[in-house]
Order: sequence, then structure tokens, then C-alpha cells
Amino acid sequence: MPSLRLVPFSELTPAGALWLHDTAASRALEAQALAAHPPYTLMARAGLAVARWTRALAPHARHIWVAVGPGHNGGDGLAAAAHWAMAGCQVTAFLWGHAKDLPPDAQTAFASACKSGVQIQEGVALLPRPDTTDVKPDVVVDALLGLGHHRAPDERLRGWIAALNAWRKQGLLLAIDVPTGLCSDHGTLLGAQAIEAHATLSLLTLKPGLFTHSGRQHSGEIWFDGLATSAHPLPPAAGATASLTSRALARSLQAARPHQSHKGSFGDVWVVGGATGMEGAATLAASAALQAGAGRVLVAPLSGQREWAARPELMWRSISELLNPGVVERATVVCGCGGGNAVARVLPELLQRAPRLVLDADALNALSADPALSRALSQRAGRQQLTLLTPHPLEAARLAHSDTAHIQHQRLHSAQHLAAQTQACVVLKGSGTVVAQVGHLPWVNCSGNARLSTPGSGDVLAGWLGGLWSQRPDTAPEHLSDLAAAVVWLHGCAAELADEASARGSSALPLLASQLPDAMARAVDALSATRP
Ligand SMILES: NC(=O)C1=CN([C@@H]2O[C@H](COP(=O)(O)OP(=O)(O)OC[C@H]3O[C@@H](n4cnc5c(N)ncnc54)[C@H](O)[C@@H]3O)[C@@H](O)[C@H]2O)[C@@H](O)CC1
Ligand SMILES: [K+]
Repeated sequence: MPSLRLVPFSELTPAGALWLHDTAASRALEAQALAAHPPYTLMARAGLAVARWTRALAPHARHIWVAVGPGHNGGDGLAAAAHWAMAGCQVTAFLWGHAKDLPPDAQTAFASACKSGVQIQEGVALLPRPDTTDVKPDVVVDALLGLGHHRAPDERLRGWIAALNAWRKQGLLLAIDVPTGLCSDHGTLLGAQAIEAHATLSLLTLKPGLFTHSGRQHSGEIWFDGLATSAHPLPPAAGATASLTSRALARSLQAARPHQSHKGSFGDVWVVGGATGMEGAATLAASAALQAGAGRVLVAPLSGQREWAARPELMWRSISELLNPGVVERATVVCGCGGGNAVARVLPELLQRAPRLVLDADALNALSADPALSRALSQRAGRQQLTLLTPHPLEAARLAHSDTAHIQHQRLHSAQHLAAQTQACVVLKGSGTVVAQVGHLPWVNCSGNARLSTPGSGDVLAGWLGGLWSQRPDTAPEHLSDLAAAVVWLHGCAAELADEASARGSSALPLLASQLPDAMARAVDALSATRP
């Protein structure tokens, strides 16, 4: 099943953008909304939204448990509990603390829950686990902690998290706003454990931590309700931390091929990579560039080996042909896929001359190892030469002279920092790929699944980026991150389509990189099949 449900909002936004708000930005919006409405309005709406959502996910649920934390997240759970009970469900609320200690709105929700017939247990030491009770709820809801959770769970909270997760196999485990234990800003775990929900309903704003690092794993299907706090159904872009990629973004970058077109209409992509033993990486990138629609794709293998059989449409050339006067200046160059150490030799000239350069894998490693190359990279922007970097976290760590844990701890910041350091557009790969460029709100990708964790997947992404870019050589610097984010979305969409097509319907097996260009082509076809 696709793991993101933002419809109808994602289909309604004309620019195709949904905004993500970190804790500070969400708190600012929350304060505005609270000031604009009578007390309890927002929590009442949150409770109704949670109740309707639960109904939609589990229409036949009769028996619901909710774990209620000490703050407003717990209040949302109590407000929902009142609705479930009024709808005839048997509902038990397990309170972390005592009702008298709840904030005022949550006390109102508590009173409403009591009146509606919710069974309440206060000051509960530990939520019952499936092996300690004969009762079998259909749905268990995490309303422990939300935006107010910033420190590592202590032993008692770890016990509650473990008990809630133990219900995952018995029924539906749902999280309100943020799965407890997950950092809503960075998607990291605040301690060793966090709720692993089947689905999460984000309230008022979408939080970046739901979408990147461990966010997707722990949030399950992500749903959103803006609580109708303004005339528009969505929170404003102002103050947003990032934008979420969408189908609409990908569609906006996909143009029909004009009837009178010929291969010269779509530009040349040169792929430089494929050192000895790694020729396949260059071939994958080249195949992707071709399938993305580039006019001609020329491969300059660093090994000198030409894989004629790989794709008859590809042309095999030497590096010196690429470096002939006027050739590289007209090309879109994808460099580094399977490049080995040999790639360092060609980088100085490519950095100097290529107007559009995608740097991946060993090209990134070469840059990190040589300060002269890094300087040459950062000087490109001043000459209006554009660069796309596609590091995975380890490559990003090398480029930033940091370590992977540091990069991953704050993926959004890391990508933005790297973009500033290199003056390039940075695609930081991983669960919830981040696309960052100086002066622009970063993108966080919402498509994809673990089928993409397979060798060669990144080569295909780099190649497709080159292939789309060659058809849009005049992409303005300020739109480069949009182009990159659209391709990242397509790459993920291909994996989701593979899931839908599979009889097993889940990410049990990888999508082989050699099949990925075709799968991305199907994703493009699916774009044009949906309404504009
Ligand atoms: N204020 C409102 O009317 C609204 C609030 N909303 C909900 O309110 C939530 C935020 O509410 P709060 O600011 O009260 O935050 P939380 O509900 O996340 O909880 C904060 C409370 O938990 C305690 N706490 C934090 N970390 C802890 C830990 N590790 N162990 C034990 N206790 C810990 C804090 O001391 C504080 O008492 C959102 O996530 C959302 O669910 C939204 O529904 C929008 C409306
Ligand atoms: K929660």
C-alpha cells in the first residue's frame, strides 16, 4: 500500500507544494490559531479529525484503546475517545498521569470523554501488553506525546512505547500528530525506541521529521488535517521549513515532445564513469538518461571498455572526444557513476568547462579528497555554470568533512549546509531525500520505498537527472532544485508502482536498477494519465 495519504490536499494545491513546518514554525501557527479561536476549539477539531480518520481506517472497529500522555497530545486522544464512545465503540483511555494535572483544554476533553462513557484508568504504571491481558482491542492509539517531546524517553516511557508497539501485530496501531519517541524536526529517534505506527495523522501542520530519516519507518501511512484554521485548507508557506514533493511538481516538469522534434531537440548527455569493473554503473546512468528523453546519450567509459551490448541506442566515445573544443560546452555531463579513482583526472576540466554537471558517487569522493577540486566546484556558480550533487549520507559526510551520524542527525540542515559550502544544488539521498539549494526552501521527497535500496539505484537517478536537464538546458538557477526534486519524486514513484504491481504488495524485494529506468518511464506515463 502507498505510504502517504495527503489527498485531497496534494491534488488541490496549484503549485504542487505542501509545506513542512518544524516545531518552532508549528508552534507559531498554533499560537496564532489558538488566539483566533475560543478555548478548546482546536482540540475539539483535532479530536473529531482523529475520530473520523480512525473510522475511515478501521470502520468495523468496536474496541479501541488510547494511551493518553500528560499534554495536549493526550488531550487530542481524549477528545477523539469521546467521539468513538458516542459512536458506540467500547473505549478505554489509559492515562499516563492524573486528570487534575492535564492542561485546561485536555481537562475539557477528559470531561467530555467521561460523559461519553469512555472507561478511564488514571496514573497507569504500564499499558497492558497483549501477553498480559485477554482483551483484544481492534485499534490502539498513541496519544502519549507530540510536539512537546524533546528528550530521550525514560524507563517508564520506554515501557509504554514497547507495550504499544507490541499491539502492532494484533491490530491497528495509530499515532496522533507524531509517533511518540520520534523527533518531529529531524526524524531521528529521541532515544532507543519510538512508536512504529501503521499510520499517523499530523495535525495543524505537517512536520518534517515524519518524512525523513526514521520518520517514514515510524509514521507508517501519513495523513494530514489542517484543522481548518484559516480560509485556505493548508497552512501558509510563510514560515515553512521545507516543501514536500508531489505528483503535481513532477507533472509540471514533464512536457509533451513537439511533433516536429528530432533527437537534436533534446540535447546531448555525456556520461563519464565506469572505471574497470564498474562499467555497469555508467551504463545504468546512460540508460536512464536515454529513457528520460535525452536526444543523444554518449558514454565515455573510464575503463576504455565499451559495453556495446548494453543498449544499442548508446554511443561510446573516448574522454578526449568529450573534451574537444565546443563539445563539453554544449553537453549535460553526468560524472562519477562507477568512476573509481580515475575520475579525479577528468574532473578539473569538467568543472571548468561543463555548463551543466551532475556529480555522483566517485566524483563526490574525489572532490572531498582534493581541496583544489572543491574550490573549482564552488567557483562554478560565479560563472553561471550549474551543478547538481547527488550524495548518499556517507558521501555527504566526506564532502562536509563530517561523519554520517552527524549528517543524518539533521538531514535538512546538512543538505542546506552542503549546498552553501559547494554553491551547488544538493540531493541528499536516503529515506526522505532532501534537495537543497541556497536561497530556496529545501524539498523533502515523499515518494519511494525500500525497493530502491539496491545497487545502481543512485546511478539511475543521476542519469535521469542528466536526461531531463539536457531537455531543459535553460533551466534557471533558481529552478534547478525543482527539477531535481521532480526527478527524485519520479524515482520514488517508480518503486511505489512496483509495489502496486507486485502480488505481494510490499517492499519485500528490491527493484533492480536495470529495471528502474523502465519503471520510471511508467511513472511518467502514469503522470500524464492523471488529470492535470
Ligand atoms: N494546543 C492545542 O490546542 C492543540 C494541540 N495540538 C496537540 O498538542 C500537541 C502538543 O502539545 P503539548 O505542547 O502539550 O506537548 P505534548 O502533548 O507532546 O506533551 C507535553 C508534555 O509532556 C511532557 N513530556 C515531554 N517529554 C516527556 C518525556 N520524555 N517523558 C515524559 N513526559 C514528557 C512535558 O513535560 C509536557 O507536560 C501536538 O502534538 C498536538 O497533538 C494540536 O492538536 C493542535 C491543537
Ligand atoms: K503521539
